[in-house]
Amino acid sequence: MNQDQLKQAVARAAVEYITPMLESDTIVGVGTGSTANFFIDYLAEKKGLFDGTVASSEASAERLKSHGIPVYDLNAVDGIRVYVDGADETNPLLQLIKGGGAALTREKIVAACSEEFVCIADESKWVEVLGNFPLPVEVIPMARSYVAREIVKLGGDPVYREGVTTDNGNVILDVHNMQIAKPLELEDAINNITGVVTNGLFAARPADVLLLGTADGVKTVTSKV
Ligand SMILES: O=C(CO)[C@H](O)[C@H](O)COP(=O)(O)O
Repeated sequence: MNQDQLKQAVARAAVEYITPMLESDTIVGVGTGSTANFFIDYLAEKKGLFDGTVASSEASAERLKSHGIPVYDLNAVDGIRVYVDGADETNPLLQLIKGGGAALTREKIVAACSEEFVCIADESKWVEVLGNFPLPVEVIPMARSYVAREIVKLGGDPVYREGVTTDNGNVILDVHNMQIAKPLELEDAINNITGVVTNGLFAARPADVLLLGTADGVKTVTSKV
C-alpha cells in the first residue's frame, strides 16, 4: 500500500471507531491535513447521525461544508465528544508533533476541548524520539526575530516558513535539529517565550488513541501499552 492508501485506511478506521459515539447531539472535532481530509470525506457518509463539527482550520471547515456537514464555532458548543486529526510525528506515548499544515494553534484548542483525541497516521509518522520533523511554532509577526533568537538559545535552528500566514494572522517558525528527549519541558519552554502563540508539541495533551496505518493493517495503539 502506498502512503495515500494507508491514510485512507486510517481515516476509514476512525469513522468506524467514532460511529458508536454518534448521536443527535454529538459534536465531532475535525483536524487538518491530507489524512484529515480523507476522514472528512468518509465522515460525510454518516451525516445526519450526529449534530455537527468544530473544525481546526478554515480549509477543513470549507471541506466539511462542501459535504453539507454542519460546522459550529467552538464558542457555540458545550463540548466536543471526540477529536480526530493527523500528525507529523508520534512517539510511543502518543505525544505528537503537529502543525505541518500551519493549523497547530486551533488544533491544540480543539484537542483541549475534546473528551477523546483520536490520532490518525500512517506508519511513516511513528518515531521513538520526536524531532526529525521540524517543530512548527506559531508566532506573532512582530516578535519573529526575537522568538527565533530565543529558540536558538534552547538549541534549535528556527527557519521562517516564508509565504505562510496562519488562520489567526500569524507566522510560523519551523525548528530544525532538535532531538526532543523531554517533550513536556520543551513544550513549556517554547510556549513561555513572549510572542509565541503556541508550538506544535502535543505533550501536555497527547492523543488518547492512535490508529496507525501499516502494511499489515490498521493498528490501534494507546499510550498505556
Ligand atoms: O498538524 C497538521 C496540520 O497542521 C496535520 O495533522 C499534519 O501536518 C499531518 O498532515 P497529513 O495528514 O497531511 O500528513
